[in-house]
Amino acid sequence: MNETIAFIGAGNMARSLIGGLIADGWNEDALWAADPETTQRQEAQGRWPGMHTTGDGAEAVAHADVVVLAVKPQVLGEVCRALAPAVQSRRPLVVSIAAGVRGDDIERWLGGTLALVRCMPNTPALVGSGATALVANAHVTAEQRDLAESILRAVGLTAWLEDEAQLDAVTALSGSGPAYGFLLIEAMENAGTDLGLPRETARLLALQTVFGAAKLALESDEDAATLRARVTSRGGTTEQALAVLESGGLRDLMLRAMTAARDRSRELADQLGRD
Ligand SMILES: NC(=O)C1=CN([C@@H]2O[C@H](COP(=O)(O)OP(=O)(O)OC[C@H]3O[C@@H](n4cnc5c(N)ncnc54)[C@H](OP(=O)(O)O)[C@@H]3O)[C@@H](O)[C@H]2O)C=CC1
Ligand SMILES: O=C(O)[C@@H]1CCC=N1
Repeated sequence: MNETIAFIGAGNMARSLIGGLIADGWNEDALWAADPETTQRQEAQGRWPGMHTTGDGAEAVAHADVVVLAVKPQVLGEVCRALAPAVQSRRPLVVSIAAGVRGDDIERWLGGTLALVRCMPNTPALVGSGATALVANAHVTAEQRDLAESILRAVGLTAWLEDEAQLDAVTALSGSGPAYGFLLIEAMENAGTDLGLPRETARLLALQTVFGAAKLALESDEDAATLRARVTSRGGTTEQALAVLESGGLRDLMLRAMTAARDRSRELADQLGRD
């Protein structure tokens, strides 16, 4: 028997988590999704007929052991204020997946101190390959910590943080990171096509190569630099490609990209915290 989880917001990330939980064996009957958007509810209900959907967040909260806040950061304040009476009466574990919204602000909007876990998952959760960093506030019991971890571990890897401020960097790395991977795949596919390969062949080779590199690195005791060196024959082809990427500033570009994402997360926290 699973604990009942209410997702507030049934958008992209909530559906990735719901799909991953169900694929891992979580009971559909123990899942609620609240979203004012009929099409979002229909989409979720169509995929997982055994779960509960509602347009009324308070109805979902009334059944929940865990409430997952999965709306856009910009509307989270308003959504929390509307849910505060239901949350204060039920006192579930609250899990926020929102980027750049501080725990103190969420507690304030929800009407006072609560057990709150902030976390940053990512969309590969849908296929059980998510990566989530979590941080618990002082009101979270050991049992609730285990519960939050069991939910996120069902959809991939988990890592606890001691310092909430580190979630901004996590958002820049693994929260937004799948998009960097998809961009790399797109670029490799397009370049392969430009070099004369059929598009479908280029797509499959690009996908399997990125997947294979990540799988090999995950399963190896060696670091990425060592594995990279093993592909790079002296005087060979890889050396030429890597020289172009290094001289084009790929490492600095990644640092600048992730700094921009990290800074946006901080900016959201500052802006929304004044709400
Ligand atoms: N997408 C990702 O890869 C990741 C997202 N996140 C975080 O997850 C959260 C959701 O992002 P994402 O799934 O991408 O966004 P989406 O816009 O796809 O989903 C949010 C959903 O919440 C709905 N919503 C709006 N108001 C309410 C309300 N009052 N009650 C219930 N639902 C409501 C929205 O409806 P409508 O469209 O009508 O506004 C929408 O369907 C964000 O805070 C984001 O920072 C975290 C990690 C990764
Ligand atoms: O782009 C965003 O703001 C969200 C948070 C991390 C991934 N998507």
